[in-house]
Amino acid sequence: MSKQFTTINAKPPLQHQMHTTDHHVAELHVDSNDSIHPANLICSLSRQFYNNNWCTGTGGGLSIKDPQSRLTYFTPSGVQKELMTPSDLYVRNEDGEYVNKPLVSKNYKPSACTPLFSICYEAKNAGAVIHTHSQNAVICSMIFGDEFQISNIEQIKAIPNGEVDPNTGKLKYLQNFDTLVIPIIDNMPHEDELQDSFHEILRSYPNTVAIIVRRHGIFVWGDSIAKAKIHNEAIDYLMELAIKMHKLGIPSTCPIGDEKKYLKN
Ligand SMILES: CSCCC(=O)C(=O)COP(=O)(O)O
Ligand SMILES: [Zn+2]
Repeated sequence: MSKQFTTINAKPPLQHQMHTTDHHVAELHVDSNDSIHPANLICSLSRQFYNNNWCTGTGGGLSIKDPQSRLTYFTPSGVQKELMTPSDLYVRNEDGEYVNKPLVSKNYKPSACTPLFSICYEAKNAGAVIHTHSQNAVICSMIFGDEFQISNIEQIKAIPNGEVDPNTGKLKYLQNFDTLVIPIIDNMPHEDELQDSFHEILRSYPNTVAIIVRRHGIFVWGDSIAKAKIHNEAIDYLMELAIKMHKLGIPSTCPIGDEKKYLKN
């Protein structure tokens, strides 16, 4: 990943920007030439996620909290995510007020995932939340019960274990021999009806960085958009691997050296 992804350089603080009309003030939050401004990043990442088959047919969504301005950016609802432009985004301040909305003529509304993204910000202090309709997440939610589990794979090291190193203050990560556990919750008719399950599962799995929603997709977060993107890619890789292992008859938590005991002829 490019080093650029590690920080978000937003425009100068809003109080230093020129205010003319409400319309212009609002546009300042989403109008930047900086490719890593949250409004630009949401659009470019949404295109990448569409191309990964994670956010097709308007599915999925993305939200970023700008560490500098403390503004939170949300995708609109029911929109082709690969075609969004920065001015299509909803931007909320710390008081929960929208400081940018898409043009009224577009007739948009905020993503149905907004309450779920907000839970991840409040309960997990997330810096960004990604929601995809990854087919790997959907298939894993059919193969596994209440938890996705995988062990003894190098890529597991990309996922934090929930502990903080007292010397560096940085998050500690799982070892390759550890078991990654991601909770699976049942889907509901509407995304906002998943809020109680989100609260409950975050209490039961305080160290998780993701929740799989059965036959629906996955929500993944991190301290920053860079971390959320890494977690999402690593978890998707591990879910794809678990599906391939399942097809071969090898359990995803198979001890090292036991693989051949399970291999189908
Ligand atoms: C065909 S997508 C159904 C809604 C959904 O699950 C989703 O992720 C997108 O919701 P949004 O309101 O953000 O469009
Ligand atoms: Zn969804």
